[in-house]
Amino acid sequence: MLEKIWWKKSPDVEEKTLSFRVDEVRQKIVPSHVAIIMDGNGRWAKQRNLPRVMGHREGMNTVRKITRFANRLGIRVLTLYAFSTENWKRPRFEVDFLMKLPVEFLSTYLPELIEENVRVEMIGDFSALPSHTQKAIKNAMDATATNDGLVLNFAMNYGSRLELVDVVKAIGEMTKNGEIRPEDIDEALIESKLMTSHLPEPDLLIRTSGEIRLSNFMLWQLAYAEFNFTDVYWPDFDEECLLSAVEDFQARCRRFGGV
Ligand SMILES: Cc1cc(N2CCCCCC2)n2ncc(-c3ccc(F)cc3)c2n1
Repeated sequence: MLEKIWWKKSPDVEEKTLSFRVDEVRQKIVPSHVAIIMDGNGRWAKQRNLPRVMGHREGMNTVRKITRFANRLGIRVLTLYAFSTENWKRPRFEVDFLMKLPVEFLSTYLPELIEENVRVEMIGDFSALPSHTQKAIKNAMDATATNDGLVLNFAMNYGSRLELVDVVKAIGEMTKNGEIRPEDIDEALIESKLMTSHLPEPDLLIRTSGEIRLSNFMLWQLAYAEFNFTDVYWPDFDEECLLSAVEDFQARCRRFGGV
């Protein structure tokens, strides 16, 4: 009996261990910007003989959990790949469900985000989203605009190649109207035209569910990021998973191309 008690960690022991590890992490360099490709929601549901959309809803709950914990760790920007430009190809029913998730998430958690001093932002083509989705996101961005805590940045209807095409078009216009010469075009000018121009580049990219691809996500911005690929499905990605990814990040020696 004693052996059984000893082996089974009680929740408060788990929390104490987690708190100890959080304190350790916070004393080192915490990644300023963490980007996450939240994959595996459909497979999570399939494993449980649930409809795919139940995986998306559970994934939404994970967004709240990981946002709170990222804030606790001292992460400054959390970019979450919520809907890609390619996701419009999914069945109409699933797209309609996904477009309602921001409304559900914000109607439930916006007061908590405000309380936690979180600022909601978005990258992607906002205009193509349904009006109810636009309204909920714009309301949240307006309601949290003055917050200076964690930036919760949702990539919605986002595609990196489309973003880069728009950058090239804008710079082409500047050249055509004589505002700049071709020799003025450099990395700084390109970065100033990106949707993320006001944010630090991601230090850490996490992708869940075992997929090892970027899937047209922040292709320019991730040039020097550390990558962390985990087999965990997004609905199962918890505080311990994020903490482990940050501890792994801190154990790596980033060279930025140097020796
Ligand atoms: C399309 C979509 C899908 C979505 N999933 C849950 C997370 C896993 C990935 C797919 C499904 N989540 N989760 C939260 C949002 C959201 C977006 C914008 C916003 F301002 C507030 C919340 C969301 N949006």
